[in-house]
Amino acid sequence: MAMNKHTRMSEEWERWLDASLDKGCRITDIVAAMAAAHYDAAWAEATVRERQLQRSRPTPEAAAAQAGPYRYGTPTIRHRNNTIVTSDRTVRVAMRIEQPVVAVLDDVFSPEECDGVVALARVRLQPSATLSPTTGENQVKDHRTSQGAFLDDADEPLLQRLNRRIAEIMHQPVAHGEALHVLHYGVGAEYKPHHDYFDPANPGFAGTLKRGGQRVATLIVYLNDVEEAGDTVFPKLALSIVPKKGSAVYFEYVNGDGQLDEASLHGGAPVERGEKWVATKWVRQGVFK
Ligand SMILES: O=C(O)CCC(=O)C(=O)O
Ligand SMILES: [Fe+2]
Repeated sequence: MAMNKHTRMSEEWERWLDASLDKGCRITDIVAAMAAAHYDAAWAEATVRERQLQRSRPTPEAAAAQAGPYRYGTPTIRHRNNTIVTSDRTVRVAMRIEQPVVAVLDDVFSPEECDGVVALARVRLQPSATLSPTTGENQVKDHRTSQGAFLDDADEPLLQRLNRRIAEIMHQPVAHGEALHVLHYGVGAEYKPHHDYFDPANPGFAGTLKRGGQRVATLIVYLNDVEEAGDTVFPKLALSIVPKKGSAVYFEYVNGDGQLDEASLHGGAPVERGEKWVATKWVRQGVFK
């Protein structure tokens, strides 16, 4: 005889659900655990998704602060000077925009440091995945036809040195940064225009937003000279940055009210000749866990 399936949740289960979502558990795993406890699977999935959506909605006060066009304040980066001095290297500002905040920086990594990062990444490359906005799962999609690797070895001296320098350039604590992420593009590979922040309207991002909050700024360091094309493009600014070994592009896109700057839309244009290597640092509002 078929057992009746539960379609109502006890307070205890509600607390368990919130704790699971806090931990960033995948919806499929949560639903599987509920089904094993005799919840109706379809009902469980709808309930979990609704709860996730509810939790991601801003409070009325936050929603009011976030309304309206993006309000530009003082940039986090000190890019109004010609140089940014760090503890081990002086970086030159080659170009700056105020709205949105974008800066092109020279001499961020030495040529040897670029080669060292490529060597660390080469053995770990995987086809690039992106987070699904709906389910929060990692997925490989054709809008990102590159290969990537997170360099998360905390004991590697080169990474320690570069992570500290990057934090000083970005004027952010080291602990707010995700691990350095390296991308490799062959001929024809590209990364279609996107925002680096997570759109809070997408329930699939709730899990990653728990890990230090929203992304607020990005530094993309070019690890080689690309023979032809492969620019970093900002379609809303009609701006295109040609990769140059050791140089970087910086941009920021979240202000103190939590507004998100849509003008930060950017992508990696297809490489036409040669190959392209970049190292990206994404920085969060809080400590990245
Ligand atoms: O390769 C590029 O120029 C863009 C990379 C990028 O958008 C990213 O790493 O977030
Ligand atoms: Fe990006």
